[in-house]
Amino acid sequence: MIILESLTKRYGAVTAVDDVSFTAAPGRVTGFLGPNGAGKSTSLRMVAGLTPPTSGTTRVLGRRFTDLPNPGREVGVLLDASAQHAGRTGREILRIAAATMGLPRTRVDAMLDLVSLTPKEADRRLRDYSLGMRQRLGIASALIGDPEVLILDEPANGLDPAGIRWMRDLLRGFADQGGTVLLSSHLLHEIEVVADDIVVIGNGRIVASGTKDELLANGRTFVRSDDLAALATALERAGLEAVVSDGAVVTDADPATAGRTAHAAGVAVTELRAADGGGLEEMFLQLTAVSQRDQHLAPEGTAA
Ligand SMILES: Nc1ncnc2c1ncn2[C@@H]1O[C@H](COP(=O)(O)OP(=O)(O)OP(=O)(O)O)[C@@H](O)[C@H]1O
Repeated sequence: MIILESLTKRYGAVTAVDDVSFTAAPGRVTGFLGPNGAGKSTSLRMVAGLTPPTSGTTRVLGRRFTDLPNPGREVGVLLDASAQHAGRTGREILRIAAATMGLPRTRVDAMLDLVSLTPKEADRRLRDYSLGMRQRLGIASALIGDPEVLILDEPANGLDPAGIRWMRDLLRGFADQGGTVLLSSHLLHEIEVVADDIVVIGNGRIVASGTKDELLANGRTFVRSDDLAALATALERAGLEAVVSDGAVVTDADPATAGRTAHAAGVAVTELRAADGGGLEEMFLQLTAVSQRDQHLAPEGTAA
């Protein structure tokens, strides 16, 4: 369990994280979603005890991170896959982590195997690793202490499609065994496919949170017909909303009601399905557009 309570971080005039509160529960993957510069990394760094908050508190497994007696055995953290000594080999990095946590050396080989780094790759220096290999090593470091909680900042960065699938399966398996996973991403799809719960952050503030199903369900239906005008009229006469766009009608009715209404009015339907992503995608696109516009147009140091 990870708890963030009214967490705030200011850097001079910039409020990077603004009164952020949420909980990441055991047995679930919590996706922390936001555009670049939204405050994800700063929040996760505060949770992991690397950045002191201006105000607010965080708890991991009931304690402040810095009060955990052997943090690596309880919490696996991957914040910056390159933040390791570049001259050390992957194997050395894992051996040092194992020794620090009082783990047997056999754990190193087990982790290399788990993240599919070959013995040859494990003996290369970190400076010669690709970003994807660094991420795999970072995951190995995070998991080596067999923790209950995982905190990962953009773990899919640099991974190829097979690597992304592997990562998803790994996180799913970890949560299914009762672990708590908190991962950040600036990509909606990445969060959508793996997360059970989603927290959306924009300009340092939480703008939405809930289960994935709650956030993605919008109760709207997408209907196509050769006669869109007749379809829209039939829906409106039944007291339903009907917005014509892109050669289809989107209505606030569920698919069964929309289909029955069209049928009763004698309108042939050529496609009928729940409307996609809806609210969350729309909101996220707006957030992304706003943050990109701010980056380009806002004078330095001004907050949106
Ligand atoms: N050490 C710092 N000093 C000053 N400002 C900072 C510092 N760290 C972060 N910020 C600012 O805080 C805001 C949030 O940054 P943060 O890195 O947490 O965002 P993010 O959501 O992780 O973005 P990204 O997806 O690009 O990694 C940004 O405006 C950033 O410029």
